[in-house]
Amino acid sequence: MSSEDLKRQAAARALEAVTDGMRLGLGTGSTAKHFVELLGDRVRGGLKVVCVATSEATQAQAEGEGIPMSTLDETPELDLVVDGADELDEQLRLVKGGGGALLREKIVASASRRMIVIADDSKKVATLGKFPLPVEVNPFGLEVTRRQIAAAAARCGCNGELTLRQRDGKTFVTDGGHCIIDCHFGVLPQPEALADALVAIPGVVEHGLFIGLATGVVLAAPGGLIELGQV
Ligand SMILES: O=C(CO)[C@H](O)[C@H](O)COP(=O)(O)O
Repeated sequence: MSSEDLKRQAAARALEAVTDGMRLGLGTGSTAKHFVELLGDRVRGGLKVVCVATSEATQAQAEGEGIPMSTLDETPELDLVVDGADELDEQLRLVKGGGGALLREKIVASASRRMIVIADDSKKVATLGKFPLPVEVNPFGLEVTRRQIAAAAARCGCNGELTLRQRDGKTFVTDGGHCIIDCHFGVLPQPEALADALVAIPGVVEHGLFIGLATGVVLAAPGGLIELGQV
């Protein structure tokens, strides 16, 4: 079975948690894309939902599917967000932002009563940190912020290269107009302490550690689905 098949299976399981009248957050990335496609089928079949997207890309996809869309200003309380992740551990702590949408993803998740993460089982790790931690930063004073991130991370036992994300030979710019520094720490011994240290840095807009947000996880493995938490 291909990795896309696995992602689609996880998305289909998460769709079972969606009921008529729900206010939904729609995640970003290749796994969330499957969920939006499947949701589109259900909406065309009569399901009534209203959705908020976590990125311009997801907004465009959902509109193309004919899914009724709203904004967090119009719909500030959501029932459920379904999103992917770059890494997750047994405690449902996540690393997100590989697709660069971490800020909106976290704002939407924080507005939602539940968050179901969908992924193939390669995303489950014993210790977070193999995937470089994305940190969204203001473009002003980048070098100062980079040094402050390195110092704060070192105090939390994290050392490694910090790289400014590039795309097509240019600095990657998020939907919010910010940059992303990818932190190659290898392992995050104290994710909570690191999260607290990063948000205290003025130039840091948000970081990719999602702690205490995911309520359930659907992992698709070749042998079947694995569920963590409440799905
Ligand atoms: O955090 C994200 C985007 O900012 C994505 O959820 C994450 O990168 C997972 O993507 P994919 O499902 O393509 O592996």
